[in-house]
Amino acid sequence: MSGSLLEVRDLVVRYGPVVAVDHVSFDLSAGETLALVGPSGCGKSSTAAAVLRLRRPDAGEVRFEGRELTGLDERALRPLRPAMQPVFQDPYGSLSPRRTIRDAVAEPLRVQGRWDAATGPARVAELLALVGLDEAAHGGRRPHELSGGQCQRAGIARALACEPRLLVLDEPVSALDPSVRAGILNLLSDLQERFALGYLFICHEPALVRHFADRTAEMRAGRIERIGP
Ligand SMILES: Nc1ncnc2c1ncn2[C@@H]1O[C@H](COP(=O)(O)OP(=O)(O)OP(=O)(O)O)[C@@H](O)[C@H]1O
Repeated sequence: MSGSLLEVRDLVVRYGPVVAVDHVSFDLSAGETLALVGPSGCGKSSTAAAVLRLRRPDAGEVRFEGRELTGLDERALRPLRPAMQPVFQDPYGSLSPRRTIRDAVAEPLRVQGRWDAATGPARVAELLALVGLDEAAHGGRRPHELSGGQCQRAGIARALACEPRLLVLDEPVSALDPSVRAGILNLLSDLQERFALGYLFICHEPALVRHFADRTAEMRAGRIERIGP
């Protein structure tokens, strides 16, 4: 077995006649950030969706911790899903508007049967603290009662509740005010170091990821043209 967290080989995603992802291959190690950069429509989000199996690829392989995912059905995928978590661009869109932040962070624990009435609330407070939110001040708020940056932090806390090994970050700071972007990127760096998380970081602005990524894959018209530091 190889030491890679994620191995993607010859991935193809088609929408009818449109080939959105055209034989894309890359590896990602634990604790590493690979940025996937390229212009709008080049196939970044389709690659992310196929890696997370939100969409079944038309061809190719996705191997996560040595296990081939593309052949698995939904039932076989279910126990593996918590380990691969998405973080999306729109922080408000990824959390239920009616649910408090503490409920949003508790939900994955409940769904995975890891909720314990005695220790659950303290675990939620710990997860919120990990992303710089205070349970007493923020836990009872709903997403619209938080700033964009705070809301993105809450979304990251919810992802961490799943104890992931891979985060697929699809433009995670692009919707945020430039003044709060650095804070989120610093948070992501700290969390990566602490938990050895692998990051597939999708971004259309190469300048944004230059200092953040270990390696960058440049994508154009469905293909990776260059991959390197
Ligand atoms: N559901 C869909 N049906 C048909 N075509 C689609 C669909 N989703 C994406 N496409 C097409 O696939 C190609 C790749 O789109 P994708 O969203 O993966 O690119 P992207 O690089 O993530 O773009 P952006 O940065 O704008 O999100 C584009 O030509 C797009 O129009």
